[in-house]
Amino acid sequence: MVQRRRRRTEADFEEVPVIDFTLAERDPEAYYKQLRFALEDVGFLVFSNIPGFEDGFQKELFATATDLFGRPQEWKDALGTANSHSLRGYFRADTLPGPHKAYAEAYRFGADLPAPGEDAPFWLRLHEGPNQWPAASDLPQFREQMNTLFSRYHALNLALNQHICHLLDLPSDGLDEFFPTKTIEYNSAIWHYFPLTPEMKKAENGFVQGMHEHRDPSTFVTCLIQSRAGLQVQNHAGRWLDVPMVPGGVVCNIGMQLMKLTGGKLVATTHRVNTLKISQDRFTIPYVLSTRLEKEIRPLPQFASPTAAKEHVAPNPKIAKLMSIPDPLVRSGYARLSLFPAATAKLYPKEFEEAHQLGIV
Ligand SMILES: O=C(O)CCC(=O)C(=O)O
Ligand SMILES: [Fe+2]
Repeated sequence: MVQRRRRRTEADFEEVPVIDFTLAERDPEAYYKQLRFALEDVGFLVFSNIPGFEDGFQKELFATATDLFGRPQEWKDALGTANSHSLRGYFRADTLPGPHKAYAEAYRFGADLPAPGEDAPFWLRLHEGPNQWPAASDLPQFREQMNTLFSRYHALNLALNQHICHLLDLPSDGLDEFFPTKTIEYNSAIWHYFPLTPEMKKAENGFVQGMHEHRDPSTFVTCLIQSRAGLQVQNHAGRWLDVPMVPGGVVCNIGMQLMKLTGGKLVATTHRVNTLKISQDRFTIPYVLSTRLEKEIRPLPQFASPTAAKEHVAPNPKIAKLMSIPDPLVRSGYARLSLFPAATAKLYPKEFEEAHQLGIV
């Protein structure tokens, strides 16, 4: 018991590690040592030198994002998530009342699949549907650039899954059964966080909300490129640490489903975006390779022992309620509802109210 307590204290962290991705080939021993600490104790890291994610490529994407969000409000609203039951397209987060108000706007994407019919269950309608692409005459490069990014993110996720298998002593295809085989399903968005204004500076507690604090709920791994810093993670002592800005870097973090699968061996860490850190427009593009919605995630037998599981920090009652929903499909729907309350309150009023009654949103 004493030993466990000591180990947990030692495994706290004061900074988010930066790991050179090319070490995986050049010096696997050093790579996996760093990766183990990052994924088992921090839950977050920034990779540098991932082929295909060079600074120049990322800058082109952020230039396109600047064009996209610089368009007139009516143009953006015409591509709004309010048109899309799978919540693809544009939305604003700064006009929301209450705790979800955030100084940001965003544009959401997922696998381009036909919309299921109106009679389909809400979780499926939230999950599947076509993207809303701006007219090519308005933003000629946009679609191709985004699809290039998505295919690079996909390849990165396949590589990372293998690295995680190596860390966990699983066969290299040990995570494959959790992902769809016929389609590549993902969730992504371009986020635009507004810069700090004098009004926001009046904030108390050193925090102005770019994105509320959360752990990524229904995911294995989240990858993200950022144009500048602003993301913060909470260490085990509860202190907020800045995720460093690494040119050409990709931020990666563990989601709660992978934490569950590994009995807590890999940690999903609480994070948020703090606008107090954002002096100029900040753009990010997170990407999550979706797991099979219908697949219930349980700890793998080798991680099922309670002594292997690390206790987690910063328990959040809303997330605890969400995770206690037994049906994985319904849970995925509520997870999506709670992440995008502005749009889902309008598109799915009945389910939104149910989630509210359950204390999830
Ligand atoms: O944009 C960011 O920096 C954070 C995004 C994030 O946490 C998320 O999409 O889950
Ligand atoms: Fe997140």
